[in-house]
Amino acid sequence: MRFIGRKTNDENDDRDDVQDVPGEQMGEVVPLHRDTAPIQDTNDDEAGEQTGPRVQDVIAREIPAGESAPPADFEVVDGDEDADEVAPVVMRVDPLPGSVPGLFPWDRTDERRAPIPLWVSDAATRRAAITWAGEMAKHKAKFHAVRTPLYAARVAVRVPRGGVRVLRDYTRWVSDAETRPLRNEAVRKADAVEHMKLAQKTAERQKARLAISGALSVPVLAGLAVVVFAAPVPVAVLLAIGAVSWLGVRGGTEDKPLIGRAVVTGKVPELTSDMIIRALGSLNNSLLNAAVKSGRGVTFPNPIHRDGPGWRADIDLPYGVTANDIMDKRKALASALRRPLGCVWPEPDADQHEGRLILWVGDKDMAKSPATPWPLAKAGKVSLFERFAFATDQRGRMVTLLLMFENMLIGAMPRFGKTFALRVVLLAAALDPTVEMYVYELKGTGDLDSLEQVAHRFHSGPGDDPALNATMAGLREVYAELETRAHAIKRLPVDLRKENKVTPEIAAKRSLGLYPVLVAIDECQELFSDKTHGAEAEDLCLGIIKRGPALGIMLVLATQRPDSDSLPTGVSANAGIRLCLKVMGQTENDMVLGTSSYKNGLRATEFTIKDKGIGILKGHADAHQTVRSYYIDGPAAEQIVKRARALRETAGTITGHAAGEATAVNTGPRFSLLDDITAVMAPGEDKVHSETICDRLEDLRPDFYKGWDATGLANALKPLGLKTDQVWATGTNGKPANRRGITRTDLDKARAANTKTNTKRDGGEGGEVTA
Ligand SMILES: Nc1ncnc2c1ncn2[C@@H]1O[C@H](COP(=O)(O)OP(=O)(O)OP(=O)(O)O)[C@@H](O)[C@H]1O
Repeated sequence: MRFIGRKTNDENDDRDDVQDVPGEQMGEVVPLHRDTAPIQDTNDDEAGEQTGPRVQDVIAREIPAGESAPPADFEVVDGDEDADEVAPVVMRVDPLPGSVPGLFPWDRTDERRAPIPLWVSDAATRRAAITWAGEMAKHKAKFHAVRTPLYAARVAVRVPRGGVRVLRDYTRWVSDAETRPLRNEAVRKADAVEHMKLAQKTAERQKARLAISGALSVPVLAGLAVVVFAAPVPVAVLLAIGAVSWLGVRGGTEDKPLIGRAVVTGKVPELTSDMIIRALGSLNNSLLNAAVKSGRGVTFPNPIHRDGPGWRADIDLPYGVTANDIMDKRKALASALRRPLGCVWPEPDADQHEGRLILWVGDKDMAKSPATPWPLAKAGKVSLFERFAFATDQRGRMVTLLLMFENMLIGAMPRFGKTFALRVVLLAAALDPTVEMYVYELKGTGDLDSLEQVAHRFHSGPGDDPALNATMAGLREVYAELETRAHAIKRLPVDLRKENKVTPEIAAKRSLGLYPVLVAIDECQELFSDKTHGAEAEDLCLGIIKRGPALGIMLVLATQRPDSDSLPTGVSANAGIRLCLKVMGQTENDMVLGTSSYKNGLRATEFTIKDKGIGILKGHADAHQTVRSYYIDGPAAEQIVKRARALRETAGTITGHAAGEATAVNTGPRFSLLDDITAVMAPGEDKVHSETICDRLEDLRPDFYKGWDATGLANALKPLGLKTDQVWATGTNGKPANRRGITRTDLDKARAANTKTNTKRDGGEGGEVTA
């Protein structure tokens, strides 16, 4: 029996050739493993890096009866008559060394290197360069200015010496002193002829040089006379300073320069491939060890280069070793590189394979690098529908957050920067005048007090009853808003609710009441661990965190006790964006960053005591990042809030606490707005204008309702599910008119709904407020 298969020479050795075989000639393609057809690839040695065993495929077919010869590039082999059907003829199907079969250049994932260096193209790096140049110039100017008296004293000492040296050099030149050694040599050798020749030459030179001196002395002396007697004083002074300085320099010594060095150049510690390979080899990973020992397996796809204030190395790890394996051993790696832990940042490359490691080694510990100012600190506005600057990464690059349609959880041990991080988020929200803000700070230290000026609801208190009550009231209000908003979206015309969620277009139409709402609770553990409110707070937050995002409501929680008692797992599990600053243990780490984060190398436990404001940020982009939140202290926050308030005043969005309702909400006995309205409506009165209600409410509780108008009333009633509408009723002037107001039917419905909701929670009453 005869079989045909491709010849195994190199020219016919790639897949394209296989496909050239006409269909009707192709028989069965039989992939055989090496143990079936142990053919050695003779080109293995030439294959460069590919030296390991290869799986060989085989193509073979029986020549059908009646078919004459096989194609020219097929080899005819004699099969074993006893063999089953096919005697395999082996051909190599591995790619030729250096070729990438089936991949056109445009299919490949080649990385294109930026033609313009980072310090030119990247604004942050450019700014850093400009700042550096400016500061360096300032330092040098100051350094030399302060030392001017010292330089003057040195000059005073050196000028006479300089004068003597100039005179000496001139005399040596005129007297042709440089040929004196030759003349002396001629004398020593008693070579009269040579001596005579040299002496004659010297005499000629001396004569010529004296003549030149005489000729030059006239313009020099004339110039001097002009400078002394006729030149403007500044010119004369400048020339004198120049001449004196020159003499001072001439009078100096080489080891003691006149002007000292303002900067002693610091050497940037280098990062080389040898250092990296040696460090990787010390991580106690058997695959790495074998690769390092054999000198193969760790490769660098790009040159190690400067990236921001540090070095970046892209590393292909040996087969089977992942970037996470290295991240797990960050401390050991830092030790092996002989760098502080805060300088060594290994991370995976999200665009590449699991074995690609990006190792960034900073010149300075991240905690010691100067804080970058928040780009929005001095100017600018925010739209929460777009990303805003939240932090910087190890390389000083800006890290942004898109908070809309998300919730955020911030967790850390006390004093590691939770509130500072939360403050950045809140200030950004404040700079979006459309956002209605509910801010609760349950530590009571006033860290977020600046936000009072813009917050619709605000309370700062040490986790006591008033603080918790205020927070619960806010949460209930926002929770009720979920229902209102869901209906509002449902009622929107089809063209406006294409995605059935709040869009920038919908949010901009304030009358729809679907503007963004942000609820922030700092030290939320106080609320969740409270016996009275904990369970309800969990229910409310769960509802808000799950249903809020699509409805334009965002919840941001910060806690210093991220454990299951103080942070319900349902709540933590549903937070999209997570920031974990330093925590003590794996449990807290995973509670903030998500299950198995610690196991996967995301370890906020490894931050040191210095790492204030530094944390692992997750959920804001494809890959997690180590970031430092922008540092905005109290006074800076005040300034930003002033700007935010001005923006809100222009937009007409100063409401609630910021509009002066604050004290009313926080203290005093409780009462209900809906009950008060019921009380001021006369028996049998079915419809009342808003102005009439406001007048009557003012009579009822002047301290609280004084100054309320129809718009304020509408805003206060909206969260309670009661909307004011056009009603035909008798006005304050006693004449019937069609104006904005409410009907008794709507009022009763709202009361019933609120009583039901609140009774279910804690027996509170509908529309409860405090005065
Ligand atoms: N981004 C930052 N850069 C530099 N230092 C920071 C940063 N964030 C916070 N810090 C420092 O950390 C200190 C503590 O910050 P912060 O008050 O936010 O901590 P906290 O975690 O909220 O503390 P607590 O749990 O007591 O409320 C601040 O006083 C500040 O000096």
